[in-house]
Amino acid sequence: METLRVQLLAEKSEISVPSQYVQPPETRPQIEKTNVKSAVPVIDLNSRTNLLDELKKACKEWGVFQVINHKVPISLLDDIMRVGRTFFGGCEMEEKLKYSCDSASPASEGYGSRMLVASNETVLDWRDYFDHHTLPLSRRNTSHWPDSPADYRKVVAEYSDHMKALAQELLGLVSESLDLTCQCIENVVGEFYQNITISYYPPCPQPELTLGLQSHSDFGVITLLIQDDVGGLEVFNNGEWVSVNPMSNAICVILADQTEIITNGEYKSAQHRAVTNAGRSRLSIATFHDPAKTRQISPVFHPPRHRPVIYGDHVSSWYTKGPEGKRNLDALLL
Ligand SMILES: O=C(O)CCC(=O)C(=O)O
Ligand SMILES: [Fe+2]
Repeated sequence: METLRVQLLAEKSEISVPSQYVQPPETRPQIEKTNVKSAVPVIDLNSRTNLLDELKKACKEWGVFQVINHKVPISLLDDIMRVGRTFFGGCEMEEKLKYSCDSASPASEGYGSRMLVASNETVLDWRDYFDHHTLPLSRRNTSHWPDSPADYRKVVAEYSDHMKALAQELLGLVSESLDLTCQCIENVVGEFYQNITISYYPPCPQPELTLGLQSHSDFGVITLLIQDDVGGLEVFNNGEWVSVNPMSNAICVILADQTEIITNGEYKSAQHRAVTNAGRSRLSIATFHDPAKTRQISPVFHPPRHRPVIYGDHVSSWYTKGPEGKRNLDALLL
């Protein structure tokens, strides 16, 4: 079944969204909400004073934080936003469809709109995306990526290297903040499987009824996300949805399910979603770092709170049952 691109729907300038995109009342966003008391932590990676304490607090209380003074060149953040925006905003649909992903297989590389395995019950996300398989290099085939603008493939490859290095640095700090050796979490994870997903959220005529991306936690180890200045990413914290405010040049770090398992629940994966808006399209770029599908992941502390899981089994249940918040992870609790 060919999936309809959300961008085409949005361009039809209708005043209501098709029923498959309408969320049930309990998951609809509260658009007009203001005055949220809490704010997602910002961590300065240059801070040599109480970096580990701040990181520990952010990981325990939020599972999400923004980092500043990372070593990723700002020009590279600008470049990848530029090439992504050119693909979604400046390229004919016919050209984009040449890169269509295989909608029958989950997480296949390319241009897509439907994240979950097709089922009549799932409400669709108001989002189109492009997924790149970037690491290990044996999975990388840059001819699957757009070739326009001319530097698209080079920029994505360079961005992949920098994200890997930052993910390693952060997992080292996360390990140390729990009095583990710097390499501890990385040793459990093994070789990084990295995917880069550029998400494009067209303006939506009824943002109060839809979600750009439904509530979920990421199933891998650690996600690094950048977003433009539109805003729309929210995390669930202490019973309320809190916006992750766009901060230029910052990188948003999202702890994912395998980190929760490895740390034995000391650190939680962050439940998050993206809301839409009627005025402006939004672009975000998420870089996921995962174990190999065959890897067994288990807690490093005793007594374990989660049963060990073969990573690929966790991913399959996420895609077939749907994330619905964190139910697939909760199913592993002992
Ligand atoms: O677009 C965003 O801000 C969120 C993207 C996201 O959560 C994901 O791709 O897993
Ligand atoms: Fe996510």
